[in-house]
Amino acid sequence: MEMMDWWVSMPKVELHAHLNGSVRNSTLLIILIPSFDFLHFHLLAFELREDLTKFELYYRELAKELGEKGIIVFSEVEHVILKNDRSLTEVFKLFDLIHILTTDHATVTRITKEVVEDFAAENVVYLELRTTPKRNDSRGMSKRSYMEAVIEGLRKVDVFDIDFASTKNGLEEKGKSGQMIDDCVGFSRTKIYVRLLLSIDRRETLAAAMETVKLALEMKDLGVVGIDLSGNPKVGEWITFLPALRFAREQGLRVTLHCGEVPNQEEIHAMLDFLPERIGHACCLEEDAWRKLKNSKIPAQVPHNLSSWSGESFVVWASGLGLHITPEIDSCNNLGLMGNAGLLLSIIFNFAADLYNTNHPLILCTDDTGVFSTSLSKEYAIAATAFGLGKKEMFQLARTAVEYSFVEEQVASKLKDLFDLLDKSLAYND
Ligand SMILES: CNc1ncnc2c1ncn2[C@@H]1O[C@H](COP(=O)(O)O)[C@@H](O)[C@H]1O
Ligand SMILES: [Zn+2]
Repeated sequence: MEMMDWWVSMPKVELHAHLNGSVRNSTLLIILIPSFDFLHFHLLAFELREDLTKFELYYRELAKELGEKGIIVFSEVEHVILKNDRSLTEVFKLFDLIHILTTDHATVTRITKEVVEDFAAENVVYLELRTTPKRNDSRGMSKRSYMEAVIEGLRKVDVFDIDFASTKNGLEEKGKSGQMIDDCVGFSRTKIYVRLLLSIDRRETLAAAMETVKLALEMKDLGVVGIDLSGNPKVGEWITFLPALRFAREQGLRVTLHCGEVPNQEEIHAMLDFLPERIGHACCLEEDAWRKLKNSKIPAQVPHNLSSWSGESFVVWASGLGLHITPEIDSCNNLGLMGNAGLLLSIIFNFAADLYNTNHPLILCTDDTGVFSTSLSKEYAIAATAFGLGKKEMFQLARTAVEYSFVEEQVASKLKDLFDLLDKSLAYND
């Protein structure tokens, strides 16, 4: 039997994955072009995620078709698709495109099942999946029915054992054995624990955000553990949602924020003062905000994934850290990221190494496996190389992520036991 790479076989914990950002490219295509049935087979045979050129060509097809149907204006998105160093604005245009394809009940169910199975297949043992409940009158969809479709997707997971809700109520544990470990060959059968975060999109109103929080509260028994604030960081103001976030917290939900994805220092400070239980991105913090983050000990999800950096935010962030780089700005105002990959790696190394060396809670994550063509295993492999860490340290990083998760204590301790057991049996010590 061929040996699996250690970063694939190692048990991992994913705390920051957006449902619609993690959709398989092959699924988007099949939804778009149902008549291309032979493509299904063809696509499964190829690892599309490894192949940026194909990935972009397919998005182009997708946009063209939607353009012909009059749903979007093709010329407005064409240039977005044919690049692999998209700016933030462009990334969010791509999300709008994906949402057009995925936002009906059956598709939401399908992508949920597939995303969970994809993470389980690379040995993610705990997944905190986040998604924005969406109302879409033309499809008879309410925020609640959107979430019901998500839960239905969790119920449909059948390739792996899944536990997606507090078993206190004895309702939703699926799979007979619950067996995570095969004594002879390490763990051969994965059971994945899944919990949900409901996202508020920065485009929404306070009333819509409140509806999301109330829905989350009603769905606590179905595995909803917290609230996330995300969406295009250049749109809206976080303060709009503060009453909803406070309410969520008062009612016992955990709160995580996308913080510092663009250099808005005032917002970053206010967000850190709110003391969210975790933050994502944190890439544009100037010196005093950086100090505040370090003092706060708020766990940070680090976007070391090269493709998740937009040029503009990167330059500002780097100079905030006192690092001077000479960006190659192209006509679209984007940094020539690919050409600077080596430099980037070394700068990200400095950034993450500072958190790592000072024992600041640090979590590796994918954000959007589909949109950024990545996987958690790939992120671990990149991080190991960039930070110069071995298997043992990477194993510890995965294990400590359990502590920063929002899962109930009972499951957290089961997961820690699992890591301890595997640590002994699989020798992640070299
Ligand atoms: C790249 N960095 C990011 N920054 C901020 N928000 C992001 C994001 N990546 C994803 N999202 C948020 O997640 C939504 C897609 O999943 P759901 O429809 O919720 O399942 C996006 O529309 C955006 O609101
Ligand atoms: Zn995110």
